[in-house]
Amino acid sequence: MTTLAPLPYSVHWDDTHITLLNQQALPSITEFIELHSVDDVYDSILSLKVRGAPAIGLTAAFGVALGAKQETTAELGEFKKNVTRHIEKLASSRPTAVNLFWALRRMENTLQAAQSISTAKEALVSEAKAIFAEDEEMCRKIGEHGLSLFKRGDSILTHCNAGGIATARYGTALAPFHLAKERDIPLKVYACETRPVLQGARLTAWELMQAGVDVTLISDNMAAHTIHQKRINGIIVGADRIAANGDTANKIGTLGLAILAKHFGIPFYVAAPSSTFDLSIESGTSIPIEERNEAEITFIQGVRIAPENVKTFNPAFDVTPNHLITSIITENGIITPDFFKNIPHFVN
Ligand SMILES: CSC[C@H]1O[C@H](OP(=O)(O)O)[C@H](O)[C@@H]1O
Repeated sequence: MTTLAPLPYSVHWDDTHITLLNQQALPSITEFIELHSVDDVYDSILSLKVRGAPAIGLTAAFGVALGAKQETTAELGEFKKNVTRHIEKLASSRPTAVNLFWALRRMENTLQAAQSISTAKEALVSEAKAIFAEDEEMCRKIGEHGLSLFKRGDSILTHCNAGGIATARYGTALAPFHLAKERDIPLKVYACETRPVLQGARLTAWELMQAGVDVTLISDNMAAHTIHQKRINGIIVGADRIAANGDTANKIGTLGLAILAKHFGIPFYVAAPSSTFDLSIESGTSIPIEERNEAEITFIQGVRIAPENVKTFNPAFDVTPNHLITSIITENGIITPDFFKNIPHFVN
């Protein structure tokens, strides 16, 4: 098995608390914070101190385990009710990334299967650790499959941050680049800054430079010109929720890049683990799109950049229709159209 260059971890279970890389402080400050309660976990997800679909699910799972460990009741029924309340609280943090609900459902199932409080507490910690380990392995495999789509010297454009800090490790859309670096395969990455929260500028540029990957930062409005001038060979992005027909919700701005890919005749890849698929919905029209605080648009790092009381619209995601997607890279292989028919063969 190939071992990748050491990457920063986003979340770590420390038995009495959770240690989190504060992604809101990057790139200027590399800060690890301790979460000591379910409320701390909820706040860290809502405020994007931890973000990225898989990382949100992992952190919520550890949050449930932490909340369970802190329960003092001796009555199993009351214990289960209290922990279910923790699960419901964490489920209300952000609506779009299905990985959150996938992880919480596994924790609820583990909770309900427990026959005693002590075994429940142990089982919940074990389940959260298992979810973490599975995500790490899924992302490594996504890197392997994704890398098979690129050739030496390719220039690939990406959006937002679907990297190691958005997952247990390695990332999804960025996993192929970490693997390519490990194998001395020269690839160039063009990272869109990704307004308004700037995950591309603050996180992807930081993560890839840390790993020694050739990365060039552009502003979002430079994408079309860059694709043309720099002869971009393809686009790869992560995902927050993929419907049964392959329609994909991802960071706002992704749809525009998919349209550009079609216009310029280059492939548009989505990279995501099985935990990002929501087969309960037929198409992207059913994916809830999170709308976030207006301050994310009217301020940059505390500096006002728009008039007071200006009207704003701040959707955190958009949905790319399946016909604009060349293929979906999963840990089980590369899914090609017809997605509705093919997805069930790759997603357990
Ligand atoms: C592997 S991360 C997937 C996905 O999550 C990010 O959203 P956010 O930063 O708001 O949590 C972005 O859409 C990534 O592509």
